[in-house]
Amino acid sequence: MQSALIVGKKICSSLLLRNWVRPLSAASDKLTNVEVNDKTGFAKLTMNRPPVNGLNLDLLRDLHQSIQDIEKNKCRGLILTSASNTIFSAGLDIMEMYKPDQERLKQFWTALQDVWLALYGSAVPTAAAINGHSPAGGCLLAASCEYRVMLPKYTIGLNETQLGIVAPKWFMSTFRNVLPRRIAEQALTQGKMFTSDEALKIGLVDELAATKEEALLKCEKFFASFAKTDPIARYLTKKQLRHNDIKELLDEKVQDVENFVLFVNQPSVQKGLGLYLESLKKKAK
Ligand SMILES: CCCCCCCCCCC/C=C/C(=O)SCCNC(=O)CCNC(=O)[C@H](O)C(C)(C)COP(=O)(O)OP(=O)(O)OC[C@H]1O[C@@H](n2cnc3c(N)ncnc32)[C@H](O)[C@@H]1OP(=O)(O)O
Repeated sequence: MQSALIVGKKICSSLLLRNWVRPLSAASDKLTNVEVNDKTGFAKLTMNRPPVNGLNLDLLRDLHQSIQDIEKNKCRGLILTSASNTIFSAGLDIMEMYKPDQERLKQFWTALQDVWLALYGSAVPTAAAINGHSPAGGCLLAASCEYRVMLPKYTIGLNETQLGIVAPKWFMSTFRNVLPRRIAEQALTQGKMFTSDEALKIGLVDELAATKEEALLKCEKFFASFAKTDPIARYLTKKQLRHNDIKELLDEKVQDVENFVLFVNQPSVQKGLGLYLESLKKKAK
């Protein structure tokens, strides 16, 4: 595992502290970083895979581990954000799907399912401080949280149809959990990317913030709104509301991996992914 965990002493007993500390790798290797505020108990989970936080197998596994750690240590809130100044996450790393190793491809999709199940179903209150562009898988992560604060002048959305890809059912359920059904249907079928202002207007994000610091504070304010609620009652309510979406994936988890593998291996999909990668690289030149 390549994540680093920094824990405030006041919240965690020495036993917990021992549980939390995982071997730290060299700073340049860290893919996620968790910092817990010792006064509030809020954890900041930062994705750190330059240049664009492309969700590859390693980052996904790291994210999963970090979410589980935050959960186990009974933090009072989880804020997902990015170390980049302009990108929250570019979504799935297309390199994982282009000319893939078949075994790794399965592991990759399973890892994405696991991150979604952990984040969408988290007992800990969750929020995303979206400090950059957030297409596709990036949007999925943000939308899986309970609250979103976004910085201005970026874009967010599930753009799969624009790439000739069909978003799986659980991507769509996540959107439907946040957006009115008709808006979700239009956005998903069009593969629309929304500007920050548009995202606020349709309710894809809850607030805008001028800076990352302000976004983090607004996420913390959201968590503070639960101060007078019972954490168990809060979680059971969330759990029931999200139960069907989660059950649907759990019931079809293996089949979903098979569908993904079949889909990605279609020659037409491989051709499309290759062309898309090329266009991204040309753009970078
Ligand atoms: C019947 C049902 C069956 C179901 C079967 C399942 C079907 C599969 C479902 C799959 C769902 C897919 C989800 C996804 O997340 S796909 C990924 C979608 N992401 C995107 O489209 C974003 C692409 N990137 C961008 O738009 C821009 O890069 C971005 C706005 C994020 C940043 O722009 P910026 O100008 O800052 O940076 P560059 O474009 O120059 O990029 C820098 C380098 O990063 C590379 N890059 C960018 N994005 C990706 C990516 N997603 N994967 C891999 N690599 C990426 C880019 O090429 C540059 O690389 P180089 O430096 O080498 O040139």
